[in-house]
Amino acid sequence: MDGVIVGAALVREGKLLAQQRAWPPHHAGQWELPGGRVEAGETEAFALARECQEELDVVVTVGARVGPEVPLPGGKVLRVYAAELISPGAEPRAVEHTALRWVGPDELDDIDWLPADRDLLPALHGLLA
Ligand SMILES: Nc1nc2c([nH]c(=O)n2[C@H]2C[C@H](O)[C@@H](COP(=O)(O)OP(=O)(O)OP(=O)(O)O)O2)c(=O)[nH]1
Repeated sequence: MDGVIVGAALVREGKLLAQQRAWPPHHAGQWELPGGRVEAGETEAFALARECQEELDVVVTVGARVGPEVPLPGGKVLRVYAAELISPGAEPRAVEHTALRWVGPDELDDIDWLPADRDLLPALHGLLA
């Protein structure tokens, strides 16, 4: 399917990694999951691992789907997968984004997420529980 955006629910020690967008201006400052567009010929898992490498400079393993498929503007959809760092000691860094943050369950609802990501909050709470 065209227009699939994959997102990583990357969890370490009970916390979820969120990244803060620098662009475009109307979404700058808001938070999202690492990820991006699935390119032609890629599996969703491959695309997610590639995006984590590009955006966070870390290698991840991709696990099961998390939560519902969320419709995005322009007919795209967001699909989220659980992910883990291959090396738990590796520290992700914000290559393209303004900031990174490890978010605990008590902070999850207070973050200024991109609108679509709010639909995933129940599932993300479940993942961290
Ligand atoms: N990565 C990511 N994108 C999200 C999330 N929630 C959400 O609405 N989006 C939207 C924002 C963008 O419209 C789109 C992903 O765009 P992107 O700029 O990250 O994708 P990309 O790296 O492949 O870049 P591009 O080649 O499409 O420009 O999905 C999320 O949690 N993670």
